[in-house]
Parts: sequence; C-alpha cells; structure tokens
Amino acid sequence: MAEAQGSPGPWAAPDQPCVFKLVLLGSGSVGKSSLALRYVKDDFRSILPTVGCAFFTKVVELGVSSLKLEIWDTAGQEKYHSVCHLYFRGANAALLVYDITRKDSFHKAQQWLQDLEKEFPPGEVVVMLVGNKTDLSEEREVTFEEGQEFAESKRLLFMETSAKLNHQVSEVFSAVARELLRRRKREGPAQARDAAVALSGGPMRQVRCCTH
Ligand SMILES: Nc1nc2c(ncn2[C@@H]2O[C@H](COP(=O)(O)OP(=O)(O)OP(=O)(O)O)[C@@H](O)[C@H]2O)c(=O)[nH]1
Repeated sequence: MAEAQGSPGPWAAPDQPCVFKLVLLGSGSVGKSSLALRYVKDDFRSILPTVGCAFFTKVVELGVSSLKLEIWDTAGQEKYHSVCHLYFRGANAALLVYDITRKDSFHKAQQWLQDLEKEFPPGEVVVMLVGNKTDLSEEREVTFEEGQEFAESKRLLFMETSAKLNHQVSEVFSAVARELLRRRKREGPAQARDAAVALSGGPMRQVRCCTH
C-alpha cells in the first residue's frame, strides 16, 4: 500500500503556491502508487495494493511559477470502486492510468472517464491518459496509437510512462501542472477569488490559490 503523507492541509497563505487536487484513477495494479512514489520520492519498490486512498503532496516548479499538487492515489481494486468516487470530488486534475500490457485496464480507464464526465462539466478538470509499464513493451496489448487516438478523440492529454525505469514520470505531472496554471491564468484572479468564496459556502471544487 502506498504510504499516506499526512492529510490535506489548511488553506495556503497568500504568498504560497496555488494548491490543486490531482486524483490517480485506474484498475488495480496498473502502477498508480508506483507513479506517485516515483514522482514524489524518486523511488520504485514493491507496494501492496492501496486500501481506500493514499495522499502525497509535491510542489512543482515551472520556471517563474510554482504550484502545489495534492496527489490522491486511489485504490484500483474493484471492491473499492464506489469509494473512489468520494475521492475524486473536488478534483482539479485526474490521471487515468492503464497498464499497456492489459487491454482490460485500458477499457477501465475509459470507464473512469465516463464517471468523471458525469461528475464534472466539460473542461473543468484537466485529464491525462497515462499508459504505464512501457518497460514491458514486448507484452504490450495497447499500442501507443490506440492510446493517443482515444485521448485525441476525448481531448485528453496523453503520455506513456514507466514508473520502474522513471520514464516520463515527472513529465506527466509537469504537463498537467502547466495546463492547470494555464487555465488558472486564463480564468484570472477574479475566478480564483470566486472559487474561494464558493468554498466557504460548499465543499465541492476548489483551488486554494494565491493571486497571480
Ligand atoms: N514492470 C513494471 N512494473 C510496474 C510499473 N509500475 C508499477 N509496476 C508494478 O505493478 C504492480 C502494481 O503497482 P502499484 O503501483 O501498486 O499499482 P496500483 O495501480 O497502485 O494498484 P492498486 O493499489 O491495487 O490500485 C507492482 O508490482 C509494481 O511494482 C512499471 O512501470 N513497470
């Protein structure tokens, strides 16, 4: 099981980076915890299946800008499916992870997208499709083109990774972070203030943000 790293913290102080919630979704054993562990601690080791959800944070530096990602690593085993919905509420970004050696996990990632589409209006959440375990390419069941085609058809970001070999892992999180900042800047500080006001009235989607 991935180790929980504390719990969601308080609101960021005004001079602190924006805080965005990112959820990792996908079938059991596709490598969600391994991707989080590789990204946050640059480590890869045998991990027990996640129970419920594990929580990590990481500050992402993007040139002159920075932001803080709260990474919610959900349990992929089917018996936890309904619980996972509790965790993706309020998300700003989602990684839909599948294992390139398991077609079923690719289909499951597509189901997760449908679940997200029910929960969020179009374009509200930055979604990236991630095909993990590229080091096992000789066992590949999902081609790069299949992944890319599906992602393009749904206007998702897309990358293939290997948590084991540390291939493209930080690039995934950086690309999502860049997109989050791009959208935040496009919406402007007024929207960020509105989000803060909305939060005081309800617990749903939120960005704890400095003003840029
Ligand atoms: N070869 C290879 N194995 C990987 C990679 N990423 C993860 N694994 C292995 O796949 C297995 C499952 O990894 P996890 O990170 O626990 O998968 P998960 O998606 O978090 O699984 P759940 O907690 O059940 O949802 C473990 O044995 C990992 O070591 C990878 O990039 N390459």
